[in-house]
Amino acid sequence: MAKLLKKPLKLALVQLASGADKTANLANARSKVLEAASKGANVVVLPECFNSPYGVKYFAKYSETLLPSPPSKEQSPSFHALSDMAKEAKAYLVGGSIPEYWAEAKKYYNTNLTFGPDGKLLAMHRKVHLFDIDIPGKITFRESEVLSPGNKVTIVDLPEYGKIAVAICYDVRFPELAMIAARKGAFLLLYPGAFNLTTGKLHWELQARARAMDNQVYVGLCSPARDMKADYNAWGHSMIVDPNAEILAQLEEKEDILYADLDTEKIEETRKSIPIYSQRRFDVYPDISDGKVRYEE
Ligand SMILES: NC(=O)CCC(=O)C(=O)O
Repeated sequence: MAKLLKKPLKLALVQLASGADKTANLANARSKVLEAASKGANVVVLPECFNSPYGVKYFAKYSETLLPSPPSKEQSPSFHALSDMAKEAKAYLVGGSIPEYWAEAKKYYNTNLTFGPDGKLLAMHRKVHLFDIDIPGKITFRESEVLSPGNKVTIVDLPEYGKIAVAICYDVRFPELAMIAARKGAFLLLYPGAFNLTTGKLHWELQARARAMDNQVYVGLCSPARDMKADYNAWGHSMIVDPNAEILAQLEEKEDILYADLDTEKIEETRKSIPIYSQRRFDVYPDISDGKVRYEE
């Protein structure tokens, strides 16, 4: 049977320290992406809102226009910076996320752009599940005060490796998205994300390992570095989990790059040992990947 991951792949997650200066953030991202590529990374990932502070009051201020695509450099300096980085690095680049303004609909989104090694845009994912939570005395956050949700599952074909799925942070809490992507053949689920000190401690590792365990695929969560002077303190601890739900590599809180080598045998080995993939009972419950799923915005 054909392997889901066709050839060995080095994955790099850049746990970037970002501040208020977008130009500086883009320059820092470029140097880290090139560093990862120089160490042999084939796929490099940046965190959620990698070019701005993360917070409801920053979304509009830092937003860029992405549609119609490709935008001009004035409309989206980040689009062009990411495309150039991917090309220079000769690597796939999952460009974290940036706040997007869609002028036609007058709406804001939290949006990922993924580029190929030739600098061409491969996919755009607008965060589907907005981070609206209220834990009294701990954290209240309402992305929906400014943002609108995306409407699709994003699966990206990397021709020489296979398929990956990209979603953003809070999206990881919705197993349906991960399960659909895995059942459509993704070998790796990537989530640029920025959990916080409350929910990070509770659920960051659990979510990563749960999505890997349920689906027997690789999972990568890429956080910004923690900045205790910022309004929002990211959890950090970017991690890569294997199809057996074991943590392959994990960072602390500070800026750094995380690497892992993904093995072409591991998914099939795991699925052979614990064969939940062939033991599903779609005569008892429906296959959620088989119904109405949107792949196009
Ligand atoms: N940026 C986010 O979506 C944060 C999600 C989060 O912290 C969570 O607990 O979920």
